[in-house]
Parts: sequence; structure tokens; C-alpha cells
Amino acid sequence: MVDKKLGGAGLRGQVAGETALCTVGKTGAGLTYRGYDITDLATNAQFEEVAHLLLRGHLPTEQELAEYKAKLKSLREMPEALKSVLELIPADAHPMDVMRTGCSMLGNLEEEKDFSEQDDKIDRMLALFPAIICYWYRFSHDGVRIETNTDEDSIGAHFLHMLHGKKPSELHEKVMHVSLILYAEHEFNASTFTARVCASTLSDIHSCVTGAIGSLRGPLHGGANEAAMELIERFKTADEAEEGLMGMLARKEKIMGFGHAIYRESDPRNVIIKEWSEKLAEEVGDTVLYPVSVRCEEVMWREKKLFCNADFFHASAYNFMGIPTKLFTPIFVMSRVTGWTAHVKEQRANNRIIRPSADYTGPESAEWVAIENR
Ligand SMILES: CC(=O)SCCNC(=O)CCNC(=O)[C@H](O)C(C)(C)COP(=O)(O)OP(=O)(O)OC[C@H]1O[C@@H](n2cnc3c(N)ncnc32)[C@H](O)[C@@H]1OP(=O)(O)O
Ligand SMILES: O=C([O-])CC(=O)C(=O)O
Repeated sequence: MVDKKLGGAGLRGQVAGETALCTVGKTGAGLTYRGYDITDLATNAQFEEVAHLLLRGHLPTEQELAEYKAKLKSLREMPEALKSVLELIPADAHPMDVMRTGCSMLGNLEEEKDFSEQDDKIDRMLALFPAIICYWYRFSHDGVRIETNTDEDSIGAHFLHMLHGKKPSELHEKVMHVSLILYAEHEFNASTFTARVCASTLSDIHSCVTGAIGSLRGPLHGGANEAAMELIERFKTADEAEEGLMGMLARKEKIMGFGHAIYRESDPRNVIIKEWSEKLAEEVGDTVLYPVSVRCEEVMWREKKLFCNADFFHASAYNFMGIPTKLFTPIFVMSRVTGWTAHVKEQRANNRIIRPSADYTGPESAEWVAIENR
């Protein structure tokens, strides 16, 4: 793993542009947003402060933060036409398809007609995405039309309140801040690159984000937190997990929530969310999921030198907060929309259409054959 060559496949190791937003693995295992270390941000900041940092370029003052949060809070009302569309989506739909459709429909209803509107459109998405997933989920699963205007002060608490129909505890609100901060931004990952490619054609902001949601959906990217949950809930004890994992490795199966395209030895987000998962395990009196997750981490490192990425301990942490597995990746969307749109703004500010070349591997020349002779 450690000595892996960064060859051409997957554009690995190739610089595809510039950014002032984020460094990934620049100082070994480090991660920074606009120069601030992820550990400092996750320890001290609210998610809205980090959103402000990414989207407005600096950490807000107390007054700026209060104004920003008040603005986001004022944008939580969902258009009736969007509610109607969400009500048409069946309960067995993939929640990332719900997010994709919700974002796209919002673009139909509140189109970005000029780039001067970009900040308002971004704030609206940030404010409304938690409601899009919760409105659909509660309607399709419980037959309830929820109120999307809770009095919660933060995006994370607003999400939990809509999902569970009650105010979350302080601990759960704090974990949501941490989780949304950890997921907010990650340089030129697949979904962000999707957004930048779309932005480079001078397309609208909803198209950029809709495309990014599609890229994040895959199990090799954002979908891994759900796949990790499906893995750990198969086991009743840590020993059972070890045996199961050894079998999977022998069969050369991929273990979701492990490995990374850029980090080589660890993902700095893992140690942070792991700590919160442990606290939540204590809170709910868990004696299975957390020890199973820890054993998976030990076995993967011992056998393959593969480490947990940001997704692995998110699975147990979300589960302990009563969040259904199918909503894990939409939470990633609620957070990463900040990173995606900050990149779109950056791309627009210094744009050239992204259009790489390919090495041709097809036939040199082919002779035309009339259809009746083929
Ligand atoms: C928030 C995020 O998006 S983080 C990523 C979430 N995704 C996952 O957790 C999915 C599981 N992990 C993976 O599929 C990969 O590690 C990726 C997609 C994250 C990175 O892919 P790559 O950069 O191609 O991985 P890398 O080159 O380091 O892989 C080296 C070898 O380790 C193997 N490997 C990497 N990750 C894993 C894993 N999770 N389980 C088993 N083997 C693995 C690869 O198969 C590869 O072996 P090979 O060369 O014989 O095919
Ligand atoms: O950087 C990547 O390739 C994937 C990742 O961890 C992220 O997007 O958070």
C-alpha cells in the first residue's frame, strides 16, 4: 500500500487544477480547510462556521455567524411543488436519488439565472437539503407530512428534529456538527471534480450539485458509510467479525470504509469520528457495534495495512443516534454541498472549460461495410 505508484489510471497523482480551499495529505495524514487543521475545526467550530469559512472565505465573527445562521434558518420553507414531487417518490427509492431529484426540482423552481445569484442559491440548498430528505422519508415511510420550519439553531439539529420529531440532545447536536464538518470538503475528490467539470461549461449551480450527488452515490465514494453499516451489523461479536473479515479478505472482497485514493497510512477524520462513536456507544450501552468496528479496524491494518477512512466509524455513530442506514449518504450531501459549491465558485472565478485528452486504443482505420453485408 505505502509504496503504491501513482500511475495514470483514475488520473491518480495528476494535478487537474488549483484550489485555495483544501489540502489532503499534504503533510502526511493532514487535512486542512483554507489553512485550518481539521482537528481544530472539528473540536471547536460549529458546522455553520465552517460553511462560512468555505463559502465566504473567512471564519465569521460572532455577528457574521449569527446573521448567517439567521439567514439559513429563514430559508427552510419548502415550496409546495417540491413537496408534491417528493410525495411521488416511492418508499423503496434510493435516498440519493431522492436528493438528486430534490436538488434538480429546486433548480426548476428557483433557477439560477445569473452567477450574481450564486450565494443565495447555495444558501437555499444548504438550508433546504435536510428537509428534502426528511420530508420524503417521513412521508413515504410514516405517512407524515412534516413541518420543515423547526426552531433549531443548527443544520444538524434541524435534521435530527425533522427525522425524529423531537429536539435532539446536546450530545447528538454536537456529533452532527463534528460529522458535517468532517464531510464538508476534500479537494478534488470524484464528486467535487464532477461539480467543477459541470461548472466549467458555465452551467447553473443546481446542475453542478445534481451531478455531484450522482457521483457521491457510488459505494466507492460516499455510499461506503452505508456499506460499512451493512458489514458491521452482520456480526454479533468481535471474534465473529474477525472470522468474517478474514473470509472476505481470502475471497478478495472489497471491505467498504477502508482505504483511500490519497491518504496512505490514515485518514485524519477517522480518529475524530471514532472518538465520538465511542462516546455514543457508552451513551446507548452498546456492547456489539463499537467493539465489532474496532476489531475490523485492527484486522484490516494487521492483514492488509488498510486503515479506516472517514466513512467507517460514521456508520456506528449514526446508528447510535437512531439514524436509518439509508439516510447516511444524504447526510454527506447536506455537508459536502458546501465544498462542492465553494469549488464551483472558485472554478467560475478563473474558468477554462475542463476538457482533457484520451490515449486512443481503438482500431487504426476501418473500412465502411454496407448494412446488408455486415
Ligand atoms: C469519503 C470517501 O469517499 S472515502 C472512500 C470511501 N470508499 C470506500 O471505503 C470503498 C472501499 N475502498 C476502496 O474501494 C478504495 O480504497 C478507494 C476507492 C477508496 C481508493 O481506490 P484506489 O486509489 O484505487 O486504491 P489503492 O490504489 O490504494 O488500492 C490498492 C490496493 O488495495 C486494495 N484495496 C484498496 N481498498 C481496499 C478495501 N477497502 N478492501 C480491500 N482491498 C482494498 C485494492 O484492491 C488495490 O489492490 P489491487 O491493486 O490488487 O487492485
Ligand atoms: O478524497 C476522496 O477521494 C474521497 C474522500 O475521502 C472524500 O471525498 O471525502
